[in-house]
Amino acid sequence: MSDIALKLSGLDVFYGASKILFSIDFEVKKGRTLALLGRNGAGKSTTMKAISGVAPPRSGRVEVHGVDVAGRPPYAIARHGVGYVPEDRQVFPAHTVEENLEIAAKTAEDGSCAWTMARVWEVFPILARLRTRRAGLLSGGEQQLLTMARTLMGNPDILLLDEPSEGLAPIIVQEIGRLIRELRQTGVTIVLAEQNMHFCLGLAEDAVIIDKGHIVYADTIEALRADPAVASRYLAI
Ligand SMILES: Nc1ncnc2c1ncn2[C@@H]1O[C@H](COP(=O)(O)OP(=O)(O)OP(=O)(O)O)[C@@H](O)[C@H]1O
Repeated sequence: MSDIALKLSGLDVFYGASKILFSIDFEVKKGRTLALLGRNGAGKSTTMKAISGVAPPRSGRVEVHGVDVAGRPPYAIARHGVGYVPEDRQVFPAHTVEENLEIAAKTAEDGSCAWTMARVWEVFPILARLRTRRAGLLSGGEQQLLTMARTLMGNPDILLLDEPSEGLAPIIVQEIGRLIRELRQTGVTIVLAEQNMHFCLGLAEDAVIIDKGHIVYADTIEALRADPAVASRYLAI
């Protein structure tokens, strides 16, 4: 069996008449973390939306464990094992933390259930303390943690994290870094969209850079770190 968890090929995405993504190609090996880097407006979120089905591509393939899911609705892609944590932190504000997690619980494709409520309380101690609080009353950082935990309750084997640290206090950014390191130990495959390459060092093994809707670089993140000319050309650092 192939060791590729996710493979995008020739992906074109439009919003109305505007072409946003141009023949996107990259792949992520099973159990690895890939940083999808690029400046503001480069197309990171659109790529994540195209994979998760929220912004269906006009053409191209999104292969999840060898099966092309391009154009399928988001719930079907989620059922295929893809967990998507959007940039805008979607929680059910009137429900408690605990209820938000209950609503999202689902066993994995293979019937296994690594993520249970008990596991979430263990791995997310901040949420454990807030379990009876309504989600709408949480801070932005706490909502981000809840959105991540809720997605994990679906037991995905590919996790898409769209700028999870954006706009958050340094202490929560640190906590998110710790969580991603912990998640990697579970063998989940991760795509981490980020503007900030430094946040991804020590978290991701591989890196691709998107610029104006085109993939302009693909290598290991260490190779990218060793090439400051590429980083300064395409990233805001
Ligand atoms: N719903 C939409 N309708 C039209 N254009 C859009 C829409 N959403 C995004 N765009 C445009 O698509 C391009 C890519 O946006 P995208 O959100 O994918 O970038 P990004 O790399 O995630 O940036 P950011 O870090 O700011 O979120 C931008 O030019 C943006 O203005």
